[in-house]
Order: sequence, then C-alpha cells, then structure tokens
Amino acid sequence: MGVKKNIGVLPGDGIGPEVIAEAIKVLDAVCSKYGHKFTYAYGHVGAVAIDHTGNPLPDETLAICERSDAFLFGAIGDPKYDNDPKAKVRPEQGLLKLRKSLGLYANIRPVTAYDSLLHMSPLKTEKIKGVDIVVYRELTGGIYFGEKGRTEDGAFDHCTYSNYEIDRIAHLAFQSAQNRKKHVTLVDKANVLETSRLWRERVNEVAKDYPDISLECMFVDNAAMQMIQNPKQFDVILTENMFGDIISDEASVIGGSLGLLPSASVGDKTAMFEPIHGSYPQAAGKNIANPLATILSAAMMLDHLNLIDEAIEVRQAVSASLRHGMVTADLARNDGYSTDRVGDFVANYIADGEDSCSQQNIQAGISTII
Ligand SMILES: NC(=O)C1=CN([C@@H]2O[C@H](COP(=O)(O)OP(=O)(O)OC[C@H]3O[C@@H](n4cnc5c(N)ncnc54)[C@H](O)[C@@H]3O)[C@@H](O)[C@H]2O)C=CC1
Ligand SMILES: CC(C)CC(=O)C(=O)O
Ligand SMILES: [Mg+2]
Repeated sequence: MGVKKNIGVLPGDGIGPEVIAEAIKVLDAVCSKYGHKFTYAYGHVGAVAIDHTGNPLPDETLAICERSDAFLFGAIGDPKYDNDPKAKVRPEQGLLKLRKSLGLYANIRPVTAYDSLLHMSPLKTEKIKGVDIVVYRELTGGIYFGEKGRTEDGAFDHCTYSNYEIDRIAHLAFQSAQNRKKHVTLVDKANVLETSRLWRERVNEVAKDYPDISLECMFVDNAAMQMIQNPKQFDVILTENMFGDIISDEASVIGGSLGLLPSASVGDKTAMFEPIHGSYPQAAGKNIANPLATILSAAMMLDHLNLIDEAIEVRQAVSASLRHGMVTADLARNDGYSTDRVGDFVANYIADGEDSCSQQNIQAGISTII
C-alpha cells in the first residue's frame, strides 16, 4: 500500500540544484516501485534566495519546511559573498536560521568505509576496512550561534551552551550506541574551554542512564589525529557544533570523498536531510559533482519516514554504483561519470536491480576504479 508524503526541497546554491535533482530522480524511482506519492514543494535558500528576495531564508521557504513531512537541502554558499568580508547578508545565515528556527538540534553524520572504495582513501586499507562511525553533532548552539561582532581593533564570537542543549543530544547519542557497538566518544576541549567542561559534566551525568554504554572523553586535537591514525576505535562520536563540523569533514577522507557523506538534521517537530558538503562552486553547472551524499541523505529521509525497505534499496543501489565503478571524478582514476549518469544508474538499479547494469554499458566504469 503506497503512502503520500509532502517533501520540501531546497536546492540552494552551486552544485546544490544538480545533486538535489539526482536525489529526486532516485526518490521518483522508489515511488514508482512502491506505489508511493511524494509531492514536492521547492523553495529558495542561500545566495539564490538573496538574489531573488534579499533574504537568505524567505518566510515562504520556512513555511514550506514547516508544512512538509520532511525536507531535502542541497547546499548554500557563493564566492561573491565569501570573498566580501563586509557583506551584510550572507547565504550561510539562511542555513543557520533554518536549523535554529526549526529546532534541528541534532546533526547525525554516518561515516562508512565501503569495501569497493578502500583503495581510494589515502589511508591504509587495514586501518579503514570496516570503519563504521556515526557523529552526533550539536547543531543549534555553540559558537556559530553566539553573539558576534567587531570591536575597535578586533572581533569576537561567543560560545555558549546550556545544560538542556547538551543533555538532549547526549541522550540521542547514547540511544544510538545501544543499537551499535555500545561506545560513545565525547570530543571536546575541556582542558581549555568552560563550555567543554560543562559538556563533560553533563554527558557524564547522562551516561548514568546508560550503564551498558562505555563513555570515553577525548580532546578534539587528539581526536583529529586519532581519526587518521586509528578510526576503527570510534563508534558514536558526540560533540558540539563546530568540532562536529570539522571532524566529520575530516572523517570523509576515510570514505574516499566528501561527496559521499550524508546527514540528517533532526528536531522534535521536523527533520532536514542534507549532504555534509558545501556548494563546491568550482563544479557548479559542470555536471561533475558526486550526487551520492545527497542520494544517501534521501535514504536517511526514507528511514525517518519509516520507509525502511525503500531506504535499504537506495543504499543497495548506491553500493552497486560504487561496486560497478559508476562514480564521478572524485572517486575515479580518470574523469569518471557525470552527476546525472550516476543518478540514472542508481534510479535504474532500484527499478531493475543487477539486470539494469547490462543495459547501462558500464564496463568502462569498472576500469575507472580498479
Ligand atoms: N551545508 C552547506 O550548505 C555548506 C556550505 N558551505 C559553503 O560552500 C561554499 C564552498 O565551501 P568549501 O569550503 O569549498 O566546501 P565544499 O564542501 O563546497 O567543497 C570542498 C571540497 O570538497 C569536494 N567536494 C565537495 N562536495 C563534493 C561533491 N558533491 N562531489 C565531489 N567533490 C566534492 C571538492 O573537492 C571541494 O573543493 C562556501 O560558500 C561555504 O560557506 C560549506 C560547507 C557546508
Ligand atoms: C554554514 C556552515 C555551518 C555549514 C557547514 O559547514 C556544515 O553544516 O557542515
Ligand atoms: Mg561543514
């Protein structure tokens, strides 16, 4: 029996529209196979929204998200703003306001080492084979949201956290660990930062509710090194906003590309699904960006909508694209395939499984990654 869902879609800037188009193609394949009906409502966010309305998050876009069962987000950011330190309105404000207004406090970022891509990582195969980490990054507090400004001869960014903000994401991280390898690593800088000392205090308190989970506390500088040296030690990483932002981009090297890492940004009322990468402006309009992070984010959205078999199918199709070498340039030893060709492969695989491969002439692709 098919279901009906309202899905918000915010493509944003740079490669955002291209990777989102492939995720929608894949969701369409899922819907036709399972008889679901997804109705999409599109909205502007980021630089494109500033260009249209002067506002990086127009009210209309926020309303679309509030009305949706869940929504997809591409990326924001444009060099014309990045290169202007005095710009009053910035694309990033749209994303930050979206997360804050909708209370999307937990950014969940899974990191997987796919067997078929082990050779693409600069890290040694024996170090990364089997890596399976999930980062729980606090998303609506900390230094990104504190008061900021200029003084006569300097600038400041304040970092604050409340007990409540720490406790609610800590519970999610421990609950996730209960279904995994039962280990949480709190990443902080408690030797220096007062906010990090509060994180340690609160997380140790929350840990008492989860006696089956082991908790380790690690300074962020060491964690950044351990991520390269011995990533298999991590199961669930729990951390504040900025450290989670940085450590998860670093962790993407394990998977072979930033273009592979999806995420879910969840709150109590709604959830947004977004690749962890940015707008990659150098690739915008060239049909070369990897769409798999966004497609895998759509799979996380299907999980959230309780369409579990459908999410599994999408992940199986993505694994098949990696296995068959149907990959974009970031994962290829030559130019690789185009963004839309990879999206086609995943959508066709959902429709026809392995049979679709023979029709897709992917022999050349195999040679790209071997
Ligand atoms: N969630 C968001 O919307 C984010 C937005 N940004 C914004 O994006 C703009 C560019 O920022 P950058 O620091 O260059 O980060 P970025 O994530 O856009 O790109 C960094 C590098 O990662 C690789 N990459 C990223 N996405 C890829 C994909 N789908 N396929 C293949 N390779 C990929 C490319 O080598 C690229 O040069 C800035 O305006 C920044 O503020 C940055 C991070 C997150
Ligand atoms: C606007 C930034 C905080 C976006 C970013 O880098 C991220 O969320 O990963
Ligand atoms: Mg980031």
